[in-house]
Amino acid sequence: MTDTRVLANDATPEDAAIEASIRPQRLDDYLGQKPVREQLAIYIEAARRRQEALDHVLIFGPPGLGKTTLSHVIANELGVNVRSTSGPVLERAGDLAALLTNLERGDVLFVDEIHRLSPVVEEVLYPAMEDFQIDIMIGEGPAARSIKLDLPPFTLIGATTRAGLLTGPLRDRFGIIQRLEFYNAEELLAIVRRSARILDIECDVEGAREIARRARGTPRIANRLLRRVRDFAQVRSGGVITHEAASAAMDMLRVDAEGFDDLDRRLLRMIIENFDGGPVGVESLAAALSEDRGTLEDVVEPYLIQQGFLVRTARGRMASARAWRHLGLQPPPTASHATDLFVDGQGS
Ligand SMILES: Nc1ncnc2c1ncn2[C@@H]1O[C@H](COP(=O)(O)OP(=O)(O)OP(=O)(O)O)[C@@H](O)[C@H]1O
Ligand SMILES: [Mg+2]
Repeated sequence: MTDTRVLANDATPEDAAIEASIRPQRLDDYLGQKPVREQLAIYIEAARRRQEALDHVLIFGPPGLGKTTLSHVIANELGVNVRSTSGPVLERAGDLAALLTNLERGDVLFVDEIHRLSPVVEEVLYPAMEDFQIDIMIGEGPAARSIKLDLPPFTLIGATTRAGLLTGPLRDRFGIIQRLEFYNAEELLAIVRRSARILDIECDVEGAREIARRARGTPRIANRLLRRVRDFAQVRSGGVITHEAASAAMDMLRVDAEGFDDLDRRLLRMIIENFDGGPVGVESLAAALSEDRGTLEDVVEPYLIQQGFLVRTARGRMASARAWRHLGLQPPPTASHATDLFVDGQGS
């Protein structure tokens, strides 16, 4: 089960409660993601000056990087209401129509997990996004007729961890497409310090830095580690999160110096020990680990790939030389070679 992992990317109920209090509200508090912030600041300002609805925005990236947060920040900066829903919740065309017809001019409609919209709902969305119109069916049988309804101009913000699963026509209707990247250590440090301040947690810079370093590039994980480390510091080191307290706490949580947990290490070890370092297909890997393929692809692999420990090739996954060394093993000559040839960021 991945949801018991301290490094699980998805939100636990505890996260959700805490996140509400520390979630940034304005662009200035939204740390990191500089290119995204800079571009959006301009688009938002332009839309405000023209008194128009902002173009539709698609935000994608791994869980916990700030998609939901950013959507609300955009609405706040525009000074409009935001209505939230998600792909799997919108079952029937009427569900979406009801939401759309209740929007006010310039409002944001936030659709989380937009890759999971059903085809019938998606059909309603096309004319709504393009022409601010929907077709509604009135009546049934031979007497049924469709009427066109005008909508106020609005902004659809879609969020997804799987941009690849969006249909072409839907994707094409977004004027602004932003990809969130993993945060670097400095950005996460700023996030940890901000959260510590808000939650009134005593944390020195080196303690915060250590948490940031092991947070898998993910604000949600940084915030969760901060709370777990605080518990530890309270019991073991007089309540202050120092470097030693943070290191000891995260060692105890089995989050290693690279920020990897058991599942990460199991995955790398599996490729190396059972598949000679790869390449191995993701299905075989998932089966061997008794993990869900989607979890591996969405949650586990992206960070390992970004950090250069895992390589995605046309023939499957390979452990890089770094992965061998991280596990205390001597890499074969081919492993480093593969890294040079195939490292391609997140891959496809
Ligand atoms: N840029 C940021 N600056 C500061 N804190 C952030 C930032 N992005 C995210 N966070 C923190 O991380 C938490 C998780 O972010 P959020 O819920 O927006 O992620 P998400 O991408 O929507 O995740 P999911 O894919 O699971 O829906 C937020 O509550 C917020 O506290
Ligand atoms: Mg979200």
